[in-house]
Amino acid sequence: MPKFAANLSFLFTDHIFRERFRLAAAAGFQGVEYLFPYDWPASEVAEWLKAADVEQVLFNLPPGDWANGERGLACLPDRQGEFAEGVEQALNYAMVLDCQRVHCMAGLRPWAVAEAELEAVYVANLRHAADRFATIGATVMVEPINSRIDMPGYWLDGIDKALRLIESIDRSNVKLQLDLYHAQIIQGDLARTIEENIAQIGHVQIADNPGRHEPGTGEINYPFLFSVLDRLGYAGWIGCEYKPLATTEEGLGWMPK
Ligand SMILES: O=C(O)C(=O)[C@H](O)CO
Ligand SMILES: [Mg+2]
Repeated sequence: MPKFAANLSFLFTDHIFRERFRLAAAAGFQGVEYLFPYDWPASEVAEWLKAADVEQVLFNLPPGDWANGERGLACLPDRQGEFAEGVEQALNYAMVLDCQRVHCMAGLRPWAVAEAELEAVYVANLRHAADRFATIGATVMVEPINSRIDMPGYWLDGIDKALRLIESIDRSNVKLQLDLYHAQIIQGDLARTIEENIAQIGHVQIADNPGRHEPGTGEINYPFLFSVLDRLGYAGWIGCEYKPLATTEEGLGWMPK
């Protein structure tokens, strides 16, 4: 049975951030992930993890100006200095939090820039991030996000595109973050997508579609997909990145015991 991590940017959001670690542990999660830790000193977050006895599974590199709509920097030609600074900041947090995975968001497509240039910048940035995170044995995740419903304009919005870029980046610590909710919207065919790419998958995230709520509230057959992951020997984490329909605790009935 896969290991489930609570995404604290989505779950337990009726409580302040630091409380969510304890609530996740009480609900049976052994790992947590979330978007960004940078509003809090790394040492404080480390204390919350320790007090709750949960593992830090994943967080994201700094995404640029999130409040003003930015969604990552990795493909943006005029932001490479800021990207590299973000890598150092995230590396420090990863060390203190003992975290082995970070997600690097690609950014929104700047329409005036040619695709070949965006790809070249993205590949160079990901190689840099991969080499820096290799120094602590951590993996950099590449996640295709649907640009139709949730993140209009997101540049990295195809599974095949992500796989092709991972091949070009050519670093063993760059892996696919397969968010099955986005994958369902992007292309469907989820079991085959998992099976064909299992060697590249470093992290999985889940939510049902439509609505991005708990597994079991929509069209995705999660019990079947969990059995596919088990059969293929997936030993990584599954991040619960969904919006609970009511409270998080009330919506945990889908989770296999
Ligand atoms: O949106 C998602 O699915 C993510 O996993 C990103 O980390 C951030 O938006
Ligand atoms: Mg995701």
